[in-house]
Amino acid sequence: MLRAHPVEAIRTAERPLIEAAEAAGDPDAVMRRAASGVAHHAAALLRSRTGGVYGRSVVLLVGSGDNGGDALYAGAALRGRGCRVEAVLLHPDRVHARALRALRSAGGRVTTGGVDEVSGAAATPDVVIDGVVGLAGSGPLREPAAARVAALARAGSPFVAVDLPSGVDADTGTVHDAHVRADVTVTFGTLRRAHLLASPTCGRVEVVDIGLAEPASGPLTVHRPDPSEVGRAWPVPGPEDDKYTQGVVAIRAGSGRFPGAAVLCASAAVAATSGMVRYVGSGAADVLAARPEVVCHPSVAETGTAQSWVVGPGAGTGSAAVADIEAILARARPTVLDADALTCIASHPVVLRSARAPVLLTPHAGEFDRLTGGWDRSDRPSALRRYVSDLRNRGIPATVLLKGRVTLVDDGQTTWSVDPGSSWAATAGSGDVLSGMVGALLANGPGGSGVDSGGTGSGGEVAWSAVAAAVVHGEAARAAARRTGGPGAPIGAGDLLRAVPAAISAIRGA
Ligand SMILES: NC(=O)C1=CN([C@@H]2O[C@H](COP(=O)(O)OP(=O)(O)OC[C@H]3O[C@@H](n4cnc5c(N)ncnc54)[C@H](O)[C@@H]3O)[C@@H](O)[C@H]2O)[C@@H](O)CC1
Repeated sequence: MLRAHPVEAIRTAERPLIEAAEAAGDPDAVMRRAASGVAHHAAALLRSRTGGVYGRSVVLLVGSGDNGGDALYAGAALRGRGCRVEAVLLHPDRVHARALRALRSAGGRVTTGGVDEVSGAAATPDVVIDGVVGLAGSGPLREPAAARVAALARAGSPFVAVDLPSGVDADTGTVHDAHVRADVTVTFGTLRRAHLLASPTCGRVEVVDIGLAEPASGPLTVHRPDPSEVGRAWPVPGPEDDKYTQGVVAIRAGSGRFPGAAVLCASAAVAATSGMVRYVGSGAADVLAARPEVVCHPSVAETGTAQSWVVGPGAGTGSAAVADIEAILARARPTVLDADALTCIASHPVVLRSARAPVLLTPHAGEFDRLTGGWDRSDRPSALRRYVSDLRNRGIPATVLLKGRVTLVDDGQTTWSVDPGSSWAATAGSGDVLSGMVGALLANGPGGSGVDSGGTGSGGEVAWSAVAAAVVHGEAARAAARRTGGPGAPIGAGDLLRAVPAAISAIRGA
C-alpha cells in the first residue's frame, strides 16, 4: 500500500533532520542528500535516452526557494559526471546562494534571462531539471518560468521534476493550466498527496531516502494499493464453498433505451467472482444470450435473496426507477448506486435516507455535479470528503467512488486513489462493467479478506471492494488496449469486459 501525506505532515517529519544538520554546522546536508538522488535519477534518464551521461546537456530551471537549491546542487553533481549544465535563474535576486556557489565552482553556466537568451544545446537539452517550485508552490507556473517550460516541452526535452512538477498543487493535486509534465519526479523520504492525486502528470515517481521517518497515517493521507495486494485479496472459492457462500449479487440495470447496460453490468458481475448473479429488468433475453448462468427475475419484489445489489446502469430515471431504488434499499443489503440511480438520487435525495446498509455511489464528474449541486473541481479530494462526511453525518452509511483518470474512493475517513496508467477506460459502457464488478465483490462479503484497507473501520470493506474493482477495471482496460487491434488502437467496453478474467489472473500473479 502506498501512502501519500499532506505538506504539513512532511514539513513536521523533515524538521528534526534539518535541525540536526544545522546543529552540525552543515545546514545544506539534507538538501545535498536530496540533490544527489535527483542527480542519480537524471543520470539514469540520460543513460536510457541517450546512451550515456558524459557530455550530455542539462538545463536547470531554478526558482527562489529550496526546490531551486536542490536543482542547483543536483546540477553540480551532474557537472561532476561530465554533463554540460546551465542554470536558468528565474528570480536572480532570490536564489539559494550556497547551492549557486556549488554549481559555479563545479563549472556550471548560469543565465538569468528569458527564452530568447537560450541558444544551442541549451535550447534542446538532453534533460531539464524542474526546480521552479516544490512543496511551497501555489497556482500555475508564472512568467518567465511558464514560457521557458513551454519552449523546452515543445523542443521535446524530458523533464525531471524535483519533489513535484511545478504548477501542481502538493496537497490537492490540482494540475494548473501552466505546469510541468514530468517524465520522472524525484521526491524525498515519502510521497506527497499530489503524487497519487496527479500521478499522470508526475511520470515515474522515485522516492529518495534522506533519512526521514514516514509520517503516521492521518485523515488526509491518500492510499493506493499495489495491484498484487488486490490480487492476493481477490476471492477464490475454498473447498467448503458453493455458489451461495461466494455471494449472490442482484442487478437492476438496462431498459428499452439502454439494453447494453444490462449485458455489460451483469456479465462483469459474472466475470468478477464465481458466485451467483441475479438480474432484474427488461434486458433479460439479452443478458441470458450473453451469460446463460444469470438467474433472471421479473421484478425487484420477486427477486430471491442476494447479499448485495447494483442498481442504475441504463435503468431509467422515472418514478418506476425511483420506486425500485427504494425497494432495493429497503432490503438492507450493501448496494451500488450507479448511473441513472445517481440521477434519481440527485432529484430525490430523500430516498437515500432509507439506506440501512452501506451504499456505494459511483459518480463521474457530471453526476457528482448533480449530486452536490456543483463542486470545487480544483480540489477533488476535499470536495469528495465533504460530500461523504455530509451523508454520514445524516446517518447514511455512504462511500463514494469518484470516477476519472485518477479514480478516488472515500468512506469519510480514508481517501484511496487508483490510476490505471492509461485512459483507455474512458469509453461508453465501461462504468457499467465497473459497477457489476464492485457488486460481485460486495456480495462476496468482507472485501479484501485480511488485506490492510487502511484501518478505516466501518465502510472500509465497501471502499476496499470499490478500490479493488477499480484496479482490475484499469488493468483490464490496459490489457484490452494492448490486445484489441494492437497497441494504440481504441477499445470499447465490450473489449474491456472480455479482458477482465485475464486482468484478475495477471494481478493474482503480480
Ligand atoms: N525541507 C526539507 O527538509 C527539504 C526540502 N527540500 C526542498 O525544499 C522544497 C521546499 O522549499 P521552499 O519551502 O523553499 O519552497 P519552494 O521552493 O517550493 O517555493 C519557493 C517560493 O516560490 C514562490 N512560489 C510559490 N508558487 C509559485 C509559483 N507558482 N511560481 C513562482 N513562484 C512561486 C513562493 O514564494 C515560495 O515560497 C521542497 O519541495 C524540496 O524540493 C529538499 O531540499 C529536501 C529537504
